[in-house]
Amino acid sequence: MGKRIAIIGGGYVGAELAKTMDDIADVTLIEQRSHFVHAPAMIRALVQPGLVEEALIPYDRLLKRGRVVEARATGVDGNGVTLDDGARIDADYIVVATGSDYAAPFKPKGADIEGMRTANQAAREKLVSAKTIGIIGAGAVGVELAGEIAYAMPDKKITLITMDDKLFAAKPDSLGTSLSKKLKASGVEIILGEKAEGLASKTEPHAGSVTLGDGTQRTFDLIFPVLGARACSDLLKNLPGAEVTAAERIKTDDYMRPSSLPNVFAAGDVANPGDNMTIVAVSRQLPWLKKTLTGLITGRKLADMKTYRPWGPEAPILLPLGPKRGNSFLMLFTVGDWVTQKMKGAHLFVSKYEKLLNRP
Ligand SMILES: Cc1cc2nc3c(=O)[nH]c(=O)nc-3n(C[C@H](O)[C@H](O)[C@H](O)COP(=O)(O)OP(=O)(O)OC[C@H]3O[C@@H](n4cnc5c(N)ncnc54)[C@H](O)[C@@H]3O)c2cc1C
Repeated sequence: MGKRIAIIGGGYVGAELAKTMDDIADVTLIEQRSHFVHAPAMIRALVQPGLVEEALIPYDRLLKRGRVVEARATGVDGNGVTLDDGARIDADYIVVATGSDYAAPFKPKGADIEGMRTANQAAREKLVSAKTIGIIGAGAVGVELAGEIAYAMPDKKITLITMDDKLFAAKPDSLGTSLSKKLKASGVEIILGEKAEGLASKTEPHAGSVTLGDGTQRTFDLIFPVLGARACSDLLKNLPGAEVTAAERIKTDDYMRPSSLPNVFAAGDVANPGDNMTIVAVSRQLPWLKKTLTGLITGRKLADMKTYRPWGPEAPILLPLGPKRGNSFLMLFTVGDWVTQKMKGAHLFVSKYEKLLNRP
């Protein structure tokens, strides 16, 4: 029998790691949903309804040797994983990749795949009948959402509100400035440096008002709260030595371990090794995880292997504003519409993840 690896969560970390390790180890992927959720496409799926079915990809063909167990993990220890029905998955190595939740309709907490379809449809119906849209939060999701709605539904009056003084402050000014110009040119009002208080919900799109710092009230037919992701870290919080950081993420050591258990690793949004919560960060963590787990399986010691080094401020980011426009930060430069469209805007990497999940 080969070494057993249990992976909890079949998102960007879990699905790809399971597939890459499938030839090398006895892999069990534990995932509560029947389908992979391709988050970047869930933004455009609001304005392009058919896209939701392309963004939700079944797991049934992912693994050739290993298995995908559709269940919720409720406990982790040094010997394996406990599932919600009490069953045990014993393992030599465990990777916790439970990711994060986001406001509806993007990745709502606790929603199964049917729940995600319903949330998408309900939000779309509200969007179609709304004339004024308030988007609260101008991170990548808020900015892309403003761009997608402005492109597909140019008659909507969109207002993007953020407490930050500029867009994407951690990147060179050229990125935020260029995105602002394009959004304004397509009719989006941008309010910077204002905290919107009084949101009726931080997780559901709704009609209502917010109050800005100077006391003015802004009322919208539809408000999208897009305030960032919350890590799904319940499984890790009570492990020995676990440290909870911002957005509920668990700090990991140099070998991506979230606790003093030597054979339990954590990666992706649930872990905080110093990376942002992005697929881009996952793409750096995956090769390291594969190499490290392969080393361990073949008898190497962790202390003899390379530690994980997170991205610094040079981490790339791709920000389409609809299928044709946008800006990206790549290899230390801000690039424009053409590169952003070719790299992400036109296709949103849908076929890449269909291929990962072995769909035709
Ligand atoms: C709308 C949106 C758009 C985004 N666009 C981009 C983008 O364009 N580029 C980019 O770099 N990043 C983007 N992100 C961020 C990106 O989606 C995350 O960084 C990424 O999903 C993290 O991958 P992960 O594998 O850690 O977790 P996830 O993708 O969240 O996957 C975690 C999986 O674990 C499962 N799970 C959780 N708890 C349990 C449990 N107890 N038992 C069993 N299964 C469990 C979940 O069902 C889920 O399938 C976007 C996020 C959102 C919300």
